[in-house]
Amino acid sequence: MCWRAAPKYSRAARPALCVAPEHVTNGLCDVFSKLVGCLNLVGTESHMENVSAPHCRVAVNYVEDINQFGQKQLDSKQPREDYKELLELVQLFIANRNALLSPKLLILSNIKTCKTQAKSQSKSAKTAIVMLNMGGPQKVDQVGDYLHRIMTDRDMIQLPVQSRLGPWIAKRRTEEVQKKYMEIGGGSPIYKWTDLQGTLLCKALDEKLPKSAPHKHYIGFRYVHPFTEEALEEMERDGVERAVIFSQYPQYSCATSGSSFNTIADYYKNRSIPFNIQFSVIDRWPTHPLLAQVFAERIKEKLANFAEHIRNSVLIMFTAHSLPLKAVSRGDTYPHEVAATVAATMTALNVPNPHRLVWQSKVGPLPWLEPYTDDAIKAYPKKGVKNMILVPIAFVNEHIETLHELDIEYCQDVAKKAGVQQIERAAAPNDHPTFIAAMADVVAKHMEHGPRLGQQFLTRCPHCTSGRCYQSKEFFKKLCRAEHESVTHKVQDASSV
Ligand SMILES: C=CC1=C(C)c2cc3[nH]c(cc4nc(cc5[nH]c(cc1n2)c(C)c5CCC(=O)O)C(CCC(=O)O)=C4C)c(C)c3C=C
Ligand SMILES: [Fe+2]
Repeated sequence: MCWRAAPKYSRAARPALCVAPEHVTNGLCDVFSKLVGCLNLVGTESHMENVSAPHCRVAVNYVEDINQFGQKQLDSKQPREDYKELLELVQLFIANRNALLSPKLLILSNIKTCKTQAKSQSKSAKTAIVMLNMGGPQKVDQVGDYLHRIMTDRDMIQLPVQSRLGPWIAKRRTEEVQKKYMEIGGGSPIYKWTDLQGTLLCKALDEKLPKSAPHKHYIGFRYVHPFTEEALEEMERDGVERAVIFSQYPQYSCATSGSSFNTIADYYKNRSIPFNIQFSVIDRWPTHPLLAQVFAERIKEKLANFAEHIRNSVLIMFTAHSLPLKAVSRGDTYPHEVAATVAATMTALNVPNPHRLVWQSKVGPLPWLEPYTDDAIKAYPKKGVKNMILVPIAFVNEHIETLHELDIEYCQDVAKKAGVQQIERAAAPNDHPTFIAAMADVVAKHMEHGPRLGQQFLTRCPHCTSGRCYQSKEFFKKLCRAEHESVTHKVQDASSV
């Protein structure tokens, strides 16, 4: 199809179009490529003129055909990305004729994306805030692909014969993980929270920094849609002047943040770097005072649930996703950055309570960072400590490990069996106003004072042997035009990954 030749729509994985009615395939491809060509007119004065242009009127005439084709795709249970895109485009160009599209198809075609796209076009974003995170499956049928992507990511995990073993483990794990997502409502809430945080963040930035407004957030997930590559594509299409790449992991790990940054480096391997955009990077922010403040406020909300006479002795148990000991020995900074967030939170909290940092969510048989959260919950009642609060400290929104592992497995099952008297779980930062203020302050200070790229980011782990990591850091120096001395420690042998 000729619309696959248009720049945005040239994803390699797109399957061939096979069941479209003749006139749809022949006529609409032309309309489609014209619509793509006119995308940046949406929201401008010429948009209305454009809407009455012949090719847009043709699109209106084809609405019924699009409906029929989309319906067939729906019935065959293989909704097609290119048709969703086409529907979005037609909606954008003939917004007042939305009613012509069937309601079912409108939902499929992701009206929300369409609306934000139209809105963003009309406010012509000047500054992009690219929010990097791992993401989570929004529906249970995405779990298999999600696990496959995690288990084949060599930044996340290094397995022998990974290209075979990774998919095998992912497949074996899928049913069990799907069950867990079903128990928390059918999917991960990471997208919902990230999108809300992004909207509120940009609103705050528009007020704080009118010179760089309008700010627009772009969500770049590592393992599910919207992918990091899609965020970059969209941002470039919007013609932004500045892009702040903002890791949503406050603490840096080569497995999480590092993997997202390497994905950006990979994306630009076969593309020219858009040097008309001024790029900069926020790779970590573990001790920001407002981040510590929001964790402290989340803890106070739960401390209030304990009887006054025991409140000061409740154990505050900070819990973070564990890391393989191999990664710790390589020099990954995540464990000490998590500990730094814990210390800053305890200072902000200013209470006499005892606290500990424990680790959860180990995957596979190899040794990971301990003590494990469930073991600690079991051990403390035997030592006379029977009241505790679990505080997820290494992720900024609710996810499967708070909603399932902590709330269902640990607070209900493990704690009950272990003889815990009262256990509470502090909420994640989510949309807490202090958290939005924290994000806005992190970004605003970064935009005003830099650095565009930190020395900490450029410095590799003492025992890193990943050629991929070396190349990625060299790329970011170029992308951010950061003229630091090379501190990325060349690998002797780039093949020794
Ligand atoms: C924020 C810290 C995290 C680190 C460090 C981390 C490392 C890490 N994770 C895996 C494997 C899996 N992680 C999975 C889910 C998952 N991981 C994190 C965070 C970190 N992971 C979060 C927030 C989530 C949940 C996302 C959600 O959907 O809500 C999964 C999938 C779930 C499962 O199978 O249990 C896997 C697999 C490895 C190997 C690793 C190594 C450094
Ligand atoms: Fe994980």
